[in-house]
Formats: sequence, structure tokens, C-alpha cells
Amino acid sequence: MILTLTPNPSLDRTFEVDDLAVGEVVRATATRKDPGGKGVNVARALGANAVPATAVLPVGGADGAQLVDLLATSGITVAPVRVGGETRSNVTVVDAAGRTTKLNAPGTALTEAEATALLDAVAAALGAQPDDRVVVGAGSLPAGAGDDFYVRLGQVCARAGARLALDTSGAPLAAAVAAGVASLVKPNDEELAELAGRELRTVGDVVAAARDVMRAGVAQALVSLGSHGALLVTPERTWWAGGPPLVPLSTVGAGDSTLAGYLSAAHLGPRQALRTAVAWGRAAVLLPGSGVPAPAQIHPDDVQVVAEPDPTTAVEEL
Ligand SMILES: Nc1ncnc2c1ncn2[C@@H]1O[C@H](COP(=O)(O)OP(=O)(O)OP(=O)(O)O)[C@@H](O)[C@H]1O
Ligand SMILES: O=P(O)(O)OC[C@@]1(O)O[C@H](CO)[C@@H](O)[C@@H]1O
Repeated sequence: MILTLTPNPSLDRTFEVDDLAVGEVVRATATRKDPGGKGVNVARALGANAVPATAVLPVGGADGAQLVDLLATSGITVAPVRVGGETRSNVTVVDAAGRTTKLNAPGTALTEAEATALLDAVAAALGAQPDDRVVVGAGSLPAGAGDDFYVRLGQVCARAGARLALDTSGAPLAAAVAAGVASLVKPNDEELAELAGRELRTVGDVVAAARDVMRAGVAQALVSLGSHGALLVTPERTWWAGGPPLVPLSTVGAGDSTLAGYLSAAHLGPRQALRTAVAWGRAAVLLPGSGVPAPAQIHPDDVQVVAEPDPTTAVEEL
């Protein structure tokens, strides 16, 4: 079973425009709403591919209610935790050239009791399902959760014998890595560079930074590289996967679909799991808004996997 926790979910609103002229009145040519937040998207992508998933998230206000309604139609189990504040709405503007501008709200602050209720909801869901379980902690943390929130989530997972996969950034990522609570991390290259405190120009730079992270107890790093594919790094081995260039419609949530694809195929071994991850990520960028791909939209055969890629290759040349 895969369970996702999204401490800072969002009702994602996407506006398509011809040209985003800052400081002008810009009329949208189309709009859409999607359930959003990184863990929510991981659960949606799994659900769209018939992989059972449960999404735990705080929910408040009218946008929160709409988020839950939209999720109810997507084939995943939702475990909403009612909170006093209002669920945020994030805005994406996509112009005719496919450029994406994203405005993310800070999100409603959680009280200590609400943060604890979220962790309790995860513990309860894990208790109800004793088989092999993975918990995905994903996205930013709202005020009040505390930078150690994912460390606390890791402790909940450890007590229940579940593994934690983490997709976050900044101080919450640094705290979780230092505490050694995650089995898998899914940073993009910028997030990994921030964590490492240095620029990552080559494949070797990325792999070295990923292995630094692993020394604290992380077993695998799935590092997404945007249009340059993704690297999977374990303490002993490295694989790269990517495919022919694409013209994206919206890159929002591509990393979430990547992580979902990886988890869906983890039992098939690293090579196949990475191929699946990249195939799901590539499919996601061809969808509008925060769309997640269905099986017919995913093409693993387009993805090339290379074991032990040349460490001197520049990431931009992949
Ligand atoms: N422009 C692109 N062309 C082709 N594939 C892309 C492109 N952008 C992203 N992808 C695919 O999606 C995957 C994830 O992208 P990226 O590294 O941008 O994730 P991310 O920064 O975590 O995204 P998000 O936070 O929006 O979910 C990449 O590994 C790649 O397979
Ligand atoms: O503000 P955060 O939590 O970092 O990211 C939130 C978010 O940008 O991530 C998802 C895409 O990955 C969107 O659905 C959502 O709006």
C-alpha cells in the first residue's frame, strides 16, 4: 500500500493565456482546476494507473471542500483531516509558448494539534494495513508544522515498520536527511544543489551530492533533471534515464508523476523502476495544468536507460 501525506495541499488553478504581460489585464483563453499538492498528485497518478493509494491531507474552507470533491472522483482513498484554516489555492499561468509561471500561496498555518492529528492519521492508516507499506511525504510545510515535521513522520513510519519516501526541499529536507529517516529522496537537481551547498554541473557532481545525502542513511536518491531525464543513485550504482525532446504543455506535477511511477514499479528492480518513473514524468508534461497520466498516455519504450553514465557528462547534455 502507498500512502501519501501532503501537509500543504492546494486547489490548483491553471490559466491559459496567449501572452503573460506583467502589469496588464490579461484575459485567459481557458481555465481549469485540479486537486494539487505534491503528495496529492502522487496519489492521483497512482490512482490513474490502478495502483492503490491513500492520500492524507489537511482540509479547510471552501477550496478544501472542492479539493476533496475533485479527489473523490479520481479513484484514490482520501483521508481528510479537518483544520481551522483554509486550504490554499495555487495559480499556474501557461502562455502560448508553453512557459509556465507558478504562484504558490504560503498555505494556512497548522496548530500543533492539527500537525499531530495529521501524523496520527498516517499512523492509523498504517495500522489498518499491515502489509509492505510506503509513505510518501511531499511538498512544502505550512507555518506551524515545524521544520522537523518530516522527521516526526519518519518516526511514525519507523514505529509502524513502513518506509518513507520524501519529496521536499530546503530546511525540511535537510532536517529529514540529517535524521536519517527517509529510505528514498526525490529532489530535483536544484533542490539537491541547495542541500549540498554547491553547483551541480555534471553527472558526477549530482551523483557525489546524492551519495553525501546517503551517508546519513538514505538508501536511494531519485534525482529528476527536468528535460534532461533523471538519475537513480544507490550507494553502489547509478542509472540515468531520458528520452527524445518533448514540447511540454505544463510541467506542473511532473516530478510527482515521476515519483509515483518509480514507486509503482519499485518491485521490478532499479532499471525498470527508473524507466517507469521517467515515462510517467514525460507523460505528465504533455498534459495541461496539474494533470496526471493514464496508462494509454505513458510510453516506457521511448525511454532509454543507461547504467553507470559517464560522470564527466554535463547535465545539460543529457
Ligand atoms: N521539458 C521537459 N521535457 C521532457 N521531459 C520533462 C520536461 N520537464 C520534466 N520532464 C520529465 O519530468 C520529470 C520531472 O521533472 P522535474 O525534474 O522538472 O521535476 P520537479 O522539479 O520535481 O517538478 P514538480 O515540482 O513540478 O513536480 C523529469 O525527470 C522528466 O522525465
Ligand atoms: O508549494 P509546494 O508544496 O512546494 O508545491 C505545491 C505545488 O506547486 O506542487 C505541485 C506540483 O508538484 C502542485 O500541485 C502544487 O501547487
